[in-house]
Amino acid sequence: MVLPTDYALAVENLTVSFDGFKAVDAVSLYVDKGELRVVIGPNGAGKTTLLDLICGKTRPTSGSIQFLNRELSSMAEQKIVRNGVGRKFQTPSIYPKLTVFENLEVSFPKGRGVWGSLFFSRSEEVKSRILEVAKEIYLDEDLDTEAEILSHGQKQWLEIGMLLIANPQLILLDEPVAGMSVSERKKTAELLRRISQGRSVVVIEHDMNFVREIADKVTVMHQGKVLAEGSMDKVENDEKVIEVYLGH
Ligand SMILES: Nc1ncnc2c1ncn2[C@@H]1O[C@H](COP(=O)(O)OP(=O)(O)OP(=O)(O)O)[C@@H](O)[C@H]1O
Repeated sequence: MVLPTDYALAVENLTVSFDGFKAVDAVSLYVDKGELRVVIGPNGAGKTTLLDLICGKTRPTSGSIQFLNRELSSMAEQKIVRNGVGRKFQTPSIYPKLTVFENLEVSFPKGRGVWGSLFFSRSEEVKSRILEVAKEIYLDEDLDTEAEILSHGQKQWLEIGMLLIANPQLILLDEPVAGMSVSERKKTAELLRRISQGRSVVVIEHDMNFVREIADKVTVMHQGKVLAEGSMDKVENDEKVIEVYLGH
């Protein structure tokens, strides 16, 4: 039996095996509300697969994933989204021909308003949420811009905004600053620090300077397992971590 936990996210003994190969192998991981956790590790360590398991894209072979004390491991992917988990993949999935406003609008969760509420107040609610999110992601002056002409970094922010619009309590991000300029990275660090307040954020990242800037705690994965965990200072001085990852 899985016991209730005080952690927002409690992953326990999680394993997925693909034709006998354990891409994630007995991983346990606990993330607090308000925490920004970064997962690092060499290629093929199982980082992306771990996020796929949490968001329901891949089903575990065994183990448990509790989020706010609800078991996610057997929940349908859409239901996991409705339970407050937002995932951003490496490649942006914005609608290029729609404007920034429209991209945020189509991401607003449907059917959340109370039945019988006036259509007017519903659309005002949507609009004010869009403006709030656009400001958070530095795109409030680009609301009428077609998404395809945004810079690479702005597209990544828009996609984060498309998650934020539903106010998820857990956000999963796969390499959010890949390909970004130095100034975009800095603004993304600020954005991620800000959005982790009051919710939980798990980020996969390779850029160690960026990890140092954003992480509350770092989990190092290697060959499907957790190799080390703790503050950035602790993991970067860990001999095992230096040997398999940082020393390369
Ligand atoms: N659906 C699948 N079927 C078979 N093998 C898979 C599947 N998904 C992932 N793998 C394997 O699992 C291992 C872990 O992959 P994963 O993408 O999770 O690593 P990663 O740590 O995210 O690496 P990277 O930093 O390169 O993105 C790899 O060896 C990969 O080939």
